[in-house]
Amino acid sequence: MRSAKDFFRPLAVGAPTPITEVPARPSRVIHFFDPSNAKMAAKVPAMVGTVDVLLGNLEDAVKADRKEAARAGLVEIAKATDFGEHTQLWTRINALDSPWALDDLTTLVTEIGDKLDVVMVPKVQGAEDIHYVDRLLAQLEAKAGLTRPILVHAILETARGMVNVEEICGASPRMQGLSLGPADLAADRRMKTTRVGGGHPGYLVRTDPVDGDVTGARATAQQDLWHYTIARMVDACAMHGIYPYYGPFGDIQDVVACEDQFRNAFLLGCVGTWSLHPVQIEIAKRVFSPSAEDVAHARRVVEAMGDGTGAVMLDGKMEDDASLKQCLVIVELAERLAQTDPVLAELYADARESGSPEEPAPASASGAPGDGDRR
Ligand SMILES: CC(C)(COP(=O)(O)OP(=O)(O)OC[C@H]1O[C@@H](n2cnc3c(N)ncnc32)[C@H](O)[C@@H]1OP(=O)(O)O)[C@@H](O)C(=O)NCCC(=O)NCCSC(=O)C[C@](C)(O)C(=O)O
Ligand SMILES: [Mg+2]
Repeated sequence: MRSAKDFFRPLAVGAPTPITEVPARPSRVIHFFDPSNAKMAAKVPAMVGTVDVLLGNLEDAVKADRKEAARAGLVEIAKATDFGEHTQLWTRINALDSPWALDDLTTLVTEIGDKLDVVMVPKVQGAEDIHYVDRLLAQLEAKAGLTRPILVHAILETARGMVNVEEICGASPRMQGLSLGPADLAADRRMKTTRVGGGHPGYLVRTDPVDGDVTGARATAQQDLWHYTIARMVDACAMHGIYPYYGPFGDIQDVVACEDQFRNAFLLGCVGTWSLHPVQIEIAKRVFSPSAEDVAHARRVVEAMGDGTGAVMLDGKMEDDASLKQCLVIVELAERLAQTDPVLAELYADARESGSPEEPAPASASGAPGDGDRR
């Protein structure tokens, strides 16, 4: 383990100084494309500004005999495209034990390192994988004369990676975030779902029998297979000041379930997700931007709480120092998104809560019933 004093020193002579805080740039939607697929690649320049992140995927979903073409295609696209101020360029390299990972990093950092914001590393097993990438990136950055460090994003797709999630998050100042890799993780854990993310009809709870009649009709509710995993990821990321993301939703046609899965992740603390197909982009942007109503409510609580201490009643609910902090999460996210998204800026500027909320009263007074289930 490096000493705290060394942690923010470059790992190679001439490499840029590591950052102490991960930039809070919007990354609600990380859009995957295959740079070796001419049709997809041709669409990339027009997608700048419509997604927060464009990710050139080199790993799974790119055929083995197209790996080199994908790498070369990404270099070409990166050199030819102006990504503007608000769209980042990321890549997902091949797994560290594959025949391609070393060339992926060497080529990309030396050729387009100045355009690359984040390298996503798949199948990360522990801190040792991040340490390897960390040192190699520093050497390559020095060689390429880069002045800004490239950040690292790990995909959790093995049981060992999950068990080591905290040490992975804290392994380097380069760590930007984590995504869930539900397909590889399911296989590694020997889960019995063949879906890429999302729920399963067999994973449910059922109400008790009425009057002991076990054959009678009983309501069931499907549960979230990924709740435990995402919650663990969120805690590990929050502890280390980096960002958690959901990941892929493979049923492209089922936009409804996709939105549900994304929203569960958003509510649990994730800041974004992946889009595999253009149809998922708007879903991700909508879900990972707080609603105008939630922003309006959060602002009302902030205003009502004055200096931020004590307790008030608002619409029949108690608000205090802690609920104020919850509201600040929403307000700060909205303000950050509004800086880069003019549509959201307008939406949040005009944001109103539904109903006609009453003024705050001291906690001892009884509040009128408010607009119920929002929180
Ligand atoms: C699903 C597929 C095959 C359907 O591709 P399609 O061509 O059959 O779909 P389509 O509906 O017919 O496409 C309509 C149009 O959109 C285009 N298009 C389609 N997709 C994209 C895209 N992403 N970006 C830009 N354009 C896209 C496509 O080229 C076409 O263009 P056209 O109208 O000119 O003919 C295709 O969308 C695709 O390959 N997406 C990316 C898949 C991918 O990256 N998978 C890897 C991430 S998930 C993963 O790895 C798991 C994980 C984490 O490792 C783990 O859980 O373990
Ligand atoms: Mg995978």
